Amino acid sequence: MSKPTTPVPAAAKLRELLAEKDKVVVCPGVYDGFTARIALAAGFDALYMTGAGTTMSMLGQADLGIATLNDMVQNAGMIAGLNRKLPLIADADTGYGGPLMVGRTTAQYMQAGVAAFHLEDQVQTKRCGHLRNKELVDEEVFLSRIKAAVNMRVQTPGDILIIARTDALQSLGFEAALNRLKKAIAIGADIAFLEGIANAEQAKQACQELSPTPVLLNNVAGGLTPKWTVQEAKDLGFKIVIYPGFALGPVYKAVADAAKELKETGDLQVPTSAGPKAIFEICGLKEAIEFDIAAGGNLYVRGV
Ligand SMILES: C[C@](O)(C(=O)O)[C@H](CC(=O)O)C(=O)O
Repeated sequence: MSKPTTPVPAAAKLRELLAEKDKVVVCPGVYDGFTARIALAAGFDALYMTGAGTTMSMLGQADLGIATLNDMVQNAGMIAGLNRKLPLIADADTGYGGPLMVGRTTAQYMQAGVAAFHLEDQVQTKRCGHLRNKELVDEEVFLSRIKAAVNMRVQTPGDILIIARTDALQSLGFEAALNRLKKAIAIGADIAFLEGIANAEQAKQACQELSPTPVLLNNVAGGLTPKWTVQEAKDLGFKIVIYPGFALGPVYKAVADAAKELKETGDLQVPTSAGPKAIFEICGLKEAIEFDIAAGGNLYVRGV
């Protein structure tokens, strides 16, 4: 029997990418197997699992702290499993409880093969970071979330990068928000995420003051942060850019247009590129057939 190859763990790959000088890790936001497969086929270096997208696609609910650890880790594990070599950065909201729950979240995300996850300082009844009137937990509570993640990482086989996210900019101001991130880094967070950055000055200053810790930019279309290209984000000093709305916006428009067309005309123009076989191919049809045949199966030898 030939020796099985050991897959490069996704967290190690992410550490490598972050160590590359001049590299910006661009992460399209995906929320289910199909959007993940589409992004994977395009050849990105990493993916981002959006909590907003997960809450909407799995539960049909808005991003208001409704998804639980079980929902999130189930989705993250499925997406991470589509390509174990490619880093998945996943939203973990508030960590879903006190230190014990944050520890469980950390261990479960690690076991699911997630490369990095973010923990924030909103109250558990949180909301999307680009909505108004967010409530925060005290700094000690935030830091205990980060510390719980750091401690659990030490106890658990494998690796994961810990992203400290603060939502304090809106209510406490720039200095206080940055201080929260600095303290989180001092106790072991690997990456900083300042939510809702309002302008280029804040972006530059945050990246400079937090350096050498990599800073993540949350590029939410129509959100509180100006829209910057990847090159602009790089010039400002960011190392990672996530696009939570990468699939949500286009899917919303395309499906709403199709719904309108079918309802109003009683017909639907389906492009041939979107027939069943073409769509299944995005989701591994050829590889599945090859796998079946290699194992001696005869279901697909005459084609599909
Ligand atoms: C990054 C984020 O946590 C997400 O769930 O993707 C959201 C994005 C959004 O709601 O559009 C956020 O709070 O910024």
